[in-house]
Amino acid sequence: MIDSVFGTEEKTVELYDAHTKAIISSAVKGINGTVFAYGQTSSGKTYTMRGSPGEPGIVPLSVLDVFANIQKAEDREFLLRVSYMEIYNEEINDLLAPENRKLQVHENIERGIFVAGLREEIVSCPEQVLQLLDFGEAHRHVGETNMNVYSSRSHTIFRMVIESRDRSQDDALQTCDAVRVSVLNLVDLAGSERVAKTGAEGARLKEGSHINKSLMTLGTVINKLSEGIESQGGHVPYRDSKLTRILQPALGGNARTVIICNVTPAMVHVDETKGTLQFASRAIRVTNCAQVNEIVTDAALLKRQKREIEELRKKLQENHSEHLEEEVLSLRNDMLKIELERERMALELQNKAERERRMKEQIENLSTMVLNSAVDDRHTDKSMKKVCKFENVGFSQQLQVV
Ligand SMILES: Nc1ncnc2c1ncn2[C@@H]1O[C@H](COP(=O)(O)OP(=O)(O)OP(=O)(O)O)[C@@H](O)[C@H]1O
Repeated sequence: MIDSVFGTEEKTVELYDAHTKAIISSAVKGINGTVFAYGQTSSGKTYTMRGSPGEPGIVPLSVLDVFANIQKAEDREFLLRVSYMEIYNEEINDLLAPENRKLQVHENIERGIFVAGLREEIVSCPEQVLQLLDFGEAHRHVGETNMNVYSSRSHTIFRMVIESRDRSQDDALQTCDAVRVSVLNLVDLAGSERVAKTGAEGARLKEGSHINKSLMTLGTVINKLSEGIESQGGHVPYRDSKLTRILQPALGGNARTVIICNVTPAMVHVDETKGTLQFASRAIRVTNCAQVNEIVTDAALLKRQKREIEELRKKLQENHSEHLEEEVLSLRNDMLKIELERERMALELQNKAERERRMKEQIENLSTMVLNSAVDDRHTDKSMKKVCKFENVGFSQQLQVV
């Protein structure tokens, strides 16, 4: 059973009103949300998500609605930041900072699953977000195939992190100063494709095989979740692809998720349409447990930046600055950049320390082996010594027998 079916005559805004609007308003209230478009190549996923100049898609409609919802919530103060990444040939690239390539996925208690080093921009109006989207879009991998002149060759995840706190909370009571933090993912997947139809060769073929592989993992994850494997303590292979790893909280965790399945009505694609509908019918059986995320620790950026921002606001007010909000926003972004850079360097140091630890361990192992071998050598012929020492590195078990 599928929730709704939209035909070729219906506009994206109708789909948005029926199935995305509620996700956006709950994201502003602190509940994680994810919307993604799934389907074969050229079935209209990018059109649905991004839209055209005459017909806005899910992403711009969501951005406008996020700000409209924020304006309505007068009793709360908000901090909004966005990032935009693509997964291309199983590598994560930053679409807002194209020089940031091959980023790694990490996990910790404070941040959950996150992409280290991904640029985040604090934003204050829809126009700014739409500009960032256009900038990112220009750096996305697209290519021509027989099926689509502008075929997406990567999966993209546009992410908004929405933090908010009650304005009436007393500064003196900072200990119970809870901040709501939610993540909204708007995902445009690359389409599954058959080489015979796309005519892919060379680079296109390699891209196609990565696309199909990650979509297959997504299908497997959805299958396992729909069979309740995770709730029974079984293994769900989120780590088999970057896409499922990043979307793990949205697929099997604390999020409200909408999957838009695009199909083409053409008879020639009936097999692909059947595959997409099968995916949809399994996905609909997955139940998530979404709840408001309230944080009282310093994990919320809004809280970490609060004191500095208040001080700056006061100073600017004293100086009668004309561009108070602009200056505050610019400072917030500078502070965020410094934080992200600090996080990147900390991870680099951590990786370096881990590499050094492993090397040290290896050296220690080798020296004990050499020592063992030297001890054993006392019982062997002199001419065998060199061979024993050499073989000991890889086959310590065998050498003990010798
Ligand atoms: N509802 C629609 N109305 C008008 N044109 C559409 C509609 N849906 C899709 N198209 C057009 O069909 C073509 C293919 O659509 P789109 O690029 O969105 O497909 P896709 O599923 O994202 O493909 P791929 O997986 O290859 O990236 C585009 O030229 C797009 O403008």
